[in-house]
Amino acid sequence: MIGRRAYGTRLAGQKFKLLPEYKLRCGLEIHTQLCTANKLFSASTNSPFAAADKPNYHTSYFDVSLPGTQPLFNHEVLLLATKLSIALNCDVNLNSQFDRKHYFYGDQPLGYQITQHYSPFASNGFLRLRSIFDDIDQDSKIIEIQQLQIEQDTGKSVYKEQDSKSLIDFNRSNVPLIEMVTRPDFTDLKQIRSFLKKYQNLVRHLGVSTGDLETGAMRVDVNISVNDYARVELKNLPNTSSIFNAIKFEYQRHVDIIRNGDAEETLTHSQTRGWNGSSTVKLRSKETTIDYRYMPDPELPRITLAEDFVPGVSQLMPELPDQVLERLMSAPYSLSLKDAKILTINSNSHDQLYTQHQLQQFYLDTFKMYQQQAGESFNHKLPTNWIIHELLGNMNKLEIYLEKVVEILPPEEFSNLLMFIHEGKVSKASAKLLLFHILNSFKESNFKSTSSLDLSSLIKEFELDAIEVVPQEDLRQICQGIIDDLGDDNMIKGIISGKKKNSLKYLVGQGMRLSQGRIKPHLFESTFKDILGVKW
Ligand SMILES: Nc1ncnc2c1ncn2[C@@H]1O[C@H](COP(=O)(O)OP(=O)(O)OP(=O)(O)O)[C@@H](O)[C@H]1O
Ligand SMILES: [Mg+2]
Ligand SMILES: [Mg+2]
Repeated sequence: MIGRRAYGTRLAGQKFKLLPEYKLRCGLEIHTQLCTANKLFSASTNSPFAAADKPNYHTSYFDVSLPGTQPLFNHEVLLLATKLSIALNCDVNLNSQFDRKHYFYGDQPLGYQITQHYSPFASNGFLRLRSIFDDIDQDSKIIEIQQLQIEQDTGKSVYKEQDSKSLIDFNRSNVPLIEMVTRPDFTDLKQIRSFLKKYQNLVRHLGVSTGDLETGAMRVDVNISVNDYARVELKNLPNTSSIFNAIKFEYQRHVDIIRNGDAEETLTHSQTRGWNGSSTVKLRSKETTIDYRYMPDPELPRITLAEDFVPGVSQLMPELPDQVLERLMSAPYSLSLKDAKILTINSNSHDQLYTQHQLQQFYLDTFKMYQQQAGESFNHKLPTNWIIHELLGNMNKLEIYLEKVVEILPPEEFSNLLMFIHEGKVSKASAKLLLFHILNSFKESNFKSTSSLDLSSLIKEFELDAIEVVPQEDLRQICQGIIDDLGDDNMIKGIISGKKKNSLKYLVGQGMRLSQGRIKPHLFESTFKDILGVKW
């Protein structure tokens, strides 16, 4: 019965849904390139992206597997691997070991990859997803981490179809990788999506990797099984949309097979499949599994860590992203989750005008100064609105880097601006004009402002200050003008009779607009009431 309807989920445009009688299980293997200065087993510079550099530029004899060369372990890797292991609550192995995983491919001329098979760097960790921070349906979900192993990346094959040649770029060869393997704990797509985001943000936050999927700095393999049949491993998933489209496709494929009664035949052996953009395709099955003939690498000594190494690195750990979010969402900052994420979640896009770290620091410094200046009466929303919304809006509009903003408006100056608003010395509208003007003219001067910023005189110069005392005659004239221009007798009658009390606000709004917010609304309100003889 359900069968016929559920088959429909395959139709294009229909929303994908997991069916309760077909239970999904998923485990992830994530490869992350570490951003060390040098490569894993050689002194070559670690710069894996040939697009920015010449191919085969960052290579040594060892990276191209010249016979007779030997690996030399780069200890810098230990610090990054340990930081990540601690953040993922893993037990770091004080005595880990490198192994050779044999297979031949053009981009791996050594004939084996150096990895950690028998005795990985760290194991038995977990990452907790929580519904308040991560978009999941459960209150809390623990994803267990099976292990973290250090291994070397391979070279990169480049296929030239026109002359059926394939070229190899060894810039990526021997770049340090961490392979992180989770247990098959994922039971829906939201958990996978938020885990990937959280893991990506974590490696960026720790400065361990750029975490970019587009460049291949982070690569995700997905293992899936349905109703405890054999797992299928999905590889070659270059971006988020292929990851999720491949999972959806593969889930539906399993469901169809089970429904058709073919599962015993088809789903009892594990296999590896790739993604071609619209469907998953078989790469190899259990029967053709490569025998990697793992063996300890005799050229590399064991990694033996001193007892106090891990506790030492723990002391160097920054506050983790969830803790930062929690802190920003409680007093005195009281940010919404959305705003707190703007200050903490690293997007890493290349046209970004600031890093999260810079923005968070600017916010915290400004907040502190404003709080000191305003004392008891400080309003936690002011720094939020004026930094996260107004300032970022202007930076995007004018394409100004935060580094530049800080030159003209350092936290103490920004806090002065907040105080002018706080004390009602300038209206919001005037402050917006002022902020735009300051940034725009700084940009127009090619970021070479000659004199230091003097907010008070700018406010005077542009007549942006709130007008405390307005001659009654002037005020009456403005208000009468607004009533005449309106030409809406019904509204006026409604205001006078009290039937349309809200319309008075409209008139006040017109006054605010005309005076660009410099005249206080209560002055308009009393004058309108006076002119119209309002009794209520
Ligand atoms: N029944 C299952 N359903 C879904 N995923 C599973 C299941 N059993 C294991 N997995 C997942 O399969 C992955 C196994 O990865 P692991 O690196 O240990 O081995 P591998 O894939 O055989 O090796 P390689 O690194 O050579 O690809 C893990 O992410 C694990 O969670
Ligand atoms: Mg695998
Ligand atoms: Mg693996």
